[in-house]
Amino acid sequence: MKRPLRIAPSILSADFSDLGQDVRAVVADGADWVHLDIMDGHFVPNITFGPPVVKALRRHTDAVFDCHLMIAPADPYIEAFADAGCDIITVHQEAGPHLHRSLQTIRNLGKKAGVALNPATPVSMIEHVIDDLDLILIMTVNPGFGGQKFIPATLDKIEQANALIGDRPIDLEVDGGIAPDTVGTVTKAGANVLVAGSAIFGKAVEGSYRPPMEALRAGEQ
Ligand SMILES: O=C(CO)[C@H](O)[C@H](O)COP(=O)(O)O
Repeated sequence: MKRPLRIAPSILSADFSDLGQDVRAVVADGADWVHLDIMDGHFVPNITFGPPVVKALRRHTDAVFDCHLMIAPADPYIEAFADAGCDIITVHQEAGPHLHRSLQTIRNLGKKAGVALNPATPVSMIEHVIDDLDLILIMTVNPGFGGQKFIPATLDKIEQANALIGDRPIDLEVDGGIAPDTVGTVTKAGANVLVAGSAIFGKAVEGSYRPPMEALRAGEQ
């Protein structure tokens, strides 16, 4: 079963002084989801924003908010992010000892549950929670910053995650260094949700994000 291709602009590369405007613009220009990067300066070496900003952005669009929690611990904050308006909540496998509990917490709040794997973490770590997942996020760079180079060794992991998913209704997302020149290999390996920051927000054409998003879609294999 082929999963639909989705473009999820990462607002890490948006204009932080006017995030509402940038979120409205990418959605108007054809984004499928909006990817929100939540960083705590502890799990990753960068700090972004928390539930109040998610709640403020929620007023700007009904688009799916795909919330990537790069925080540890994550469990104490899951409910706050759910209340703020996240639709998909993704926690890192590496962020805590009780992944199954975290995923159950997310689903019990009526949200879709995702798990993210850092480049060094094997796909086998999530075999036993596969039926508790709505999304797998394979990090294709080390999390923390936009504009990094895609790590080719992650391609094997995308293929492994795709095989693990099989016919289950689970989205397979990739994040980091996703651009027209890397879309072909990641989609061929099975990815269907493309998170991109610099390849969208850094590539507007006359103020429109439509051309860079179309360039990503055109690279699908
Ligand atoms: O999660 C992230 C970093 O941790 C970002 O979503 C990701 O790096 C996107 O940036 P770019 O497309 O510029 O690589």
